[in-house]
Amino acid sequence: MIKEPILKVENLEISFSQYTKGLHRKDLKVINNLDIELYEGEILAIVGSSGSGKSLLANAILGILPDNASCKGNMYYNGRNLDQSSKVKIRGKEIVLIPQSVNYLDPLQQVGKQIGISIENKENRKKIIENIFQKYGLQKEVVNYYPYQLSGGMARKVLLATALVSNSKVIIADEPTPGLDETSLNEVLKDFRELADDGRAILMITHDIEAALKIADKVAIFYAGTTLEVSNTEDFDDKGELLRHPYTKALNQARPNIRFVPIQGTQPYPDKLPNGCLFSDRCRRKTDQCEKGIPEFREIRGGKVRCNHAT
Ligand SMILES: Nc1ncnc2c1ncn2[C@@H]1O[C@H](COP(=O)(O)OP(=O)(O)OP(=O)(O)O)[C@@H](O)[C@H]1O
Ligand code: NI
Repeated sequence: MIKEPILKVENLEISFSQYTKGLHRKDLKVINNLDIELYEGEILAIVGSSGSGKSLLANAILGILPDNASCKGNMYYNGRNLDQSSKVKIRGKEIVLIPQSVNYLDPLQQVGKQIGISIENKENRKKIIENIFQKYGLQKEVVNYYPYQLSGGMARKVLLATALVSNSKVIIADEPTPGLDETSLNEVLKDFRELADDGRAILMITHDIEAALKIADKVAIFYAGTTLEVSNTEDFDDKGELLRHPYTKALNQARPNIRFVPIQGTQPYPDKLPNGCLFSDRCRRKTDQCEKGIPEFREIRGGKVRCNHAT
């Protein structure tokens, strides 16, 4: 039997309509040709520099994009089409978000109440909150705090706790670890792995490739609003020879404990994308063919890549 993904995003496209001088409307396309597949029991890390489209993907899945955004492409949850009304129905229940910004906490509600909402088992609510507080080193009285009374690290832990106490099948964690001390960071990574081993599916968005490699099964590399590669975590070894895309290979070489060779150039802005392959203006392997259209997403060695030259 072929395993079906619990969550699948196909050919996602997101544009923002913006008003320019003289009230002309212009559409700025920020996400194009973006695909991911997430399976039960699996952690898929999404790695990419700032502005590559990681949070927009998370927000698109939950159906919480801003009003001036338009979204095309296909999304499936458990094989069924995920339209806006089903997103509203299942978010916070079957799919939960650990948001990137701590501003997502309700400023007018005590944190214990906010966490309690995600707990289905009402009788054990208090005990479940006590346990998770103990795990992350939060004092008992913090349940009565309002968000303004929390430090950055505490607020991060509260956001994590809210998602971890839920019974959701999919957890989307958008940069869940900044501001955490080393012990809590390791605790969170361990919890994510345990939840996945229990059958949940986790999309872990992060800048921290080392943290991702510790626990993820697969890594999706985002660049200028597209997916350049999906690789297996083991492919990120010292040599990186199993990696498929020139950008992923360069990212691997830039890791401090490999060689720390930085990558030349910068990711292009959405309004100044190169023709064809979005990495072509920085790629040493570029040929004329690379300027003729975005390369197809091909399967190689159990992973996927969007590059004409990858073998
Ligand atoms: N409301 C908006 N209006 C116009 N452009 C937007 C809007 N929100 C995001 N963008 C653009 O979309 C692109 C992707 O943004 P996104 O927030 O998904 O990046 P990210 O990968 O999550 O970055 P970071 O690592 O900094 O969180 C960026 O170029 C960003 O400027
Ligand atoms: Ni983001």
